[in-house]
Amino acid sequence: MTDPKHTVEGLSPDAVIEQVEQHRDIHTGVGETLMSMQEVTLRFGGLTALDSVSFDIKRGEILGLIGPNGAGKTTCFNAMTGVYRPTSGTITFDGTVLKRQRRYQITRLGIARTFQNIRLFAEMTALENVVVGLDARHRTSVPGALVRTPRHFHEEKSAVDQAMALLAFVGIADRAADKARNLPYGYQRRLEIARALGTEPKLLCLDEPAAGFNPAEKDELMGLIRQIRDEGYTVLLIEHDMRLVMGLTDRIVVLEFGNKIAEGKPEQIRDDPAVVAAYLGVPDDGAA
Ligand SMILES: Nc1ncnc2c1ncn2[C@@H]1O[C@H](COP(=O)(O)OP(=O)(O)OP(=O)(O)O)[C@@H](O)[C@H]1O
Repeated sequence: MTDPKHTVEGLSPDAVIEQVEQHRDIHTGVGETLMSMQEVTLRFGGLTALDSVSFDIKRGEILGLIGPNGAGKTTCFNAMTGVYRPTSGTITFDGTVLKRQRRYQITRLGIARTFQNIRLFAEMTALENVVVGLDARHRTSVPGALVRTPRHFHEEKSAVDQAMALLAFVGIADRAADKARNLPYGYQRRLEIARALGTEPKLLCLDEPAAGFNPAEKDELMGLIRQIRDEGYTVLLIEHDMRLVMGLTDRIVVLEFGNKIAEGKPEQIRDDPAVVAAYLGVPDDGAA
């Protein structure tokens, strides 16, 4: 069972997990395809950022998306989350072909992401940042909220409880009342993850979540991401740190200059000559 870093008064570790899990169908269809990229090409003017890229993300896995700078990793995220529309090719998520959905619609479909450069509401507290993410699911009408109907009170209270549970789950409940901008950098990264989890994603996309972390912080983050996977989430991870990627992911897709050059389990990727060459610029020179 999970061991949240900080418990909250009145909220046992089991209750934290219950809150984190409560609205989701977890562990359903593990191993089935959740998202499928089929020959996705994305051009910016004359530059081909993704060139006929195909791969699947399976339910319940941590998939690593790696490649040298400029390989197309973030563009891939952006195509999946509705920031850019592919020039050609198809992206299917949980049975829905992504076409002209707006970003909020993609969030409702069940895709959440964090950003390379942290994006939080700096003047809001940590708790408020998570509650805002939960709000999208609530059913109170605007008039209901204005006259503060019983349903509105109930939803407000359960949103706060669930946001606290999420903060406890990622290990930062002790700073729930602090403004986001006053949190240490590592806490801000965890807060982004809590906020993304608050949207109850079927797919959680993490863009370099360990950037700027020291080795001990990276180890803790690896533990958290494993825990997230073990709670039944599917995770897509962009990360440059090879130790973290190799130690954490179930499978890896490697991009180089917008092309997929390899796909497989970490041990296969580590020894793949094309991957070694992509990272070192020379073949077979001991990538590790
Ligand atoms: N909005 C844009 N307009 C023009 N070119 C872009 C845009 N976004 C990305 N690119 C280009 O597309 C290519 C792929 O960029 P992308 O950011 O996806 O790479 P990346 O693998 O995420 O790199 P990094 O590891 O450095 O973050 C790069 O050559 C980049 O300059």
